Amino acid sequence: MLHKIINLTVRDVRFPTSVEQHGSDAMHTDPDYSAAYVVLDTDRGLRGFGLTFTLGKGTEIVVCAVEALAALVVGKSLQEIVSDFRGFYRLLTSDGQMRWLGPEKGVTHLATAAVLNAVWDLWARSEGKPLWKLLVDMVSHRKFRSKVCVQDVITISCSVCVSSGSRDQMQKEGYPAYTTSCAWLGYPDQQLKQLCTDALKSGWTKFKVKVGADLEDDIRRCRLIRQMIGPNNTLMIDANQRWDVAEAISWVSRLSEFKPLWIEEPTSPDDILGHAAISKALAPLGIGVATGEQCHNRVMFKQFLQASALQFVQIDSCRLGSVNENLAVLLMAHKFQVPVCPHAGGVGLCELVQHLILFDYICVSASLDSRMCEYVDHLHKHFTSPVVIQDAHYMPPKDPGYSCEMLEASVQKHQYPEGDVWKLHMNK
Ligand SMILES: C[C@H](O)[C@@H](O)[C@@H](O)[C@H](O)C(=O)O
Ligand SMILES: [Mg+2]
Repeated sequence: MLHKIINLTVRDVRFPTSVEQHGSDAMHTDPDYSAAYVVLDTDRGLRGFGLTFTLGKGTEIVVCAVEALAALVVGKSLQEIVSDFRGFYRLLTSDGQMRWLGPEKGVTHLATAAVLNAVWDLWARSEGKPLWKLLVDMVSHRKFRSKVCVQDVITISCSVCVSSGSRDQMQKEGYPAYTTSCAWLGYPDQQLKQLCTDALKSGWTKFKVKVGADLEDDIRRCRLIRQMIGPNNTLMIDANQRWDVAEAISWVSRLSEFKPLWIEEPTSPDDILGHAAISKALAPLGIGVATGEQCHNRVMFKQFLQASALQFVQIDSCRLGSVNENLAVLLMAHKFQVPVCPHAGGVGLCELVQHLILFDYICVSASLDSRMCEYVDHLHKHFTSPVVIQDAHYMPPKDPGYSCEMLEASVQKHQYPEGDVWKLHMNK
């Protein structure tokens, strides 16, 4: 445990996913999946790897923010950090000069996530366990309260951490997943059909379709997918914040014939009461509201839950302040009995969030009812411990850590702007 952190490096790693429209939606029409990629070196040679997900040019700003936080981490030992993790979380989020940029939102919060993800990775590696198991063991050994929880959560954690889902079941069957990879907005119908055919063959039963730019296109695409997947498989739709409240209600009502389970991010992610109004209007149609990938922090989630403004909580491993803040949201969702269906549409997000949802099942919710974790099939080959999907389920990771170490060769190739991939791209 006495691993002293002696260095932090952060690199701007970008993948040109926009070229083939992977990841495209109604608001992000040219997304290059990217990461501010953090490595922590310790005096005893152990390293921690972390990242936060961003898109293209935005990465350079996040990288600057991580550099600004580095001095708060370098020089500390892992022991010092985890024995007062709450204090360390506050140190990062409450710096007297930097908190003005947030607090706990936007670029500084994404940077906090990147740094803390690397600390959690380091901790799990130092214990020789995958992160989900580190968390599960902590709860079973009751170390949880003193070490991890954010103050506001301590009280509820004591009362809700009584559930227990079967670890064995997860090891055998895995955690149910849905796929977004068949129907990004920029894919032509032919591609959509082909991908959907392939996905059905591989055992996928839950599909998310991007909507929101053009109603006639949405009707055609949803009809196509619904016809292909049949009435019994699950369809979700995602508008990535494209509409105002009234427009969201009328647009989704027009798509209701395709029986989507949820409409995701129908409007501004900050409009809690707007989401509540949409939830209320769509409930009679049997359509829920899902959101979270751009929900700033646990305080916003608290209000979404209090206002009955969402029916599916989409935690994000890189938007919130790492495991610390995500645990708070898992516990609150459990208290309000709202299912958690994590967001994972980005580079590295599947690798990270699988750990959190396994913990949620084993220690918090103990339920798979209306629950599933997003999966996108891009870029996993760049990770040293990529996700394992079997029969549309996430199989629990076995390697020690938080699964977000990238292959050094991939990092070098994709580093912006000097990596070979970008040199080639710019010369085109
Ligand atoms: C730009 C990204 O691909 C988003 O479209 C993606 O995160 C999406 O909202 C999702 O739910 O996966
Ligand atoms: Mg989404």
